[in-house]
Amino acid sequence: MTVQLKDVRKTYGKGDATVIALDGVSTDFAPGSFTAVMGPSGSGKSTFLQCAAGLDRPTSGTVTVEGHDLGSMNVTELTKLRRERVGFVFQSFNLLPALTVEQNVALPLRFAGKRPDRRHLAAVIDRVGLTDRAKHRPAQLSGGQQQRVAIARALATRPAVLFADEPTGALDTHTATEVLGLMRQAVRETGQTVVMVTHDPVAASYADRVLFLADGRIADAMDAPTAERVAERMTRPWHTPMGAAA
Ligand SMILES: Nc1ncnc2c1ncn2[C@@H]1O[C@H](COP(=O)(O)OP(=O)(O)OP(=O)(O)O)[C@@H](O)[C@H]1O
Repeated sequence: MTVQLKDVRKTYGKGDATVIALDGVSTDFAPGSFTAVMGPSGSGKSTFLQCAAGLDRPTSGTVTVEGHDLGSMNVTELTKLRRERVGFVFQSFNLLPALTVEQNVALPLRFAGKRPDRRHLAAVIDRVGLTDRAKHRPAQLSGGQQQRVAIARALATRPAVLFADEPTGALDTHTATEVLGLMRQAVRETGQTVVMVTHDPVAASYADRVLFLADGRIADAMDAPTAERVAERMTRPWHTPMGAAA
């Protein structure tokens, strides 16, 4: 398994003010799988992603990435694993404005202490269709183009898993389709694992499986989702039979 979560709990605050963001989540993500994570606002989606990606530590439970238990790693080991095996894409792109497309894409390789190989960089930029924009800066690009740069940057180190938090949240429908197609392609062509938080049933339909979170638990799961079935599931209550978790 690329990523495994076992009984992951995450609480914030203390005493009466305690908020249970994740309430015992267990699931795994197979190599080359594309999973969408959905659920109402406050259900724990971002916390789930942060814990699964090693950006945040669970209060209890274990997270493993490619068999490595994140909880037993020190900060240096965790940083190395995140840099080399994990990619991130955020709703707000998070590109560095002073750097060109090419320099932004090369950044994770530089952080990982690797000399960016020109041909590899060119191939990654080509893959997201931005060869003619390689010398441009983010402000000279459309939102969709900026998100494509962010995807190229996330894939530059050839990570085992790509985590995306609302990657199409700031994009129009057409541009969102392009970005989702690129993530699908990463799964199909290079066997990368994608885990994507989204509110959009159409975006979720690009995944092989949807996990539905409610009150910090996996309340339901759906294989081979269609936008219609996902939208329909979102309108029903989350009181599902025991054992419905993925
Ligand atoms: N740093 C924090 N301190 C205290 N409570 C927090 C913190 N981060 C999240 N929470 C709480 O944990 C719960 C889950 O939050 P989370 O952001 O994971 O939900 P979400 O499903 O991603 O929501 P949204 O769809 O609105 O982004 C919420 O009740 C939230 O208020």
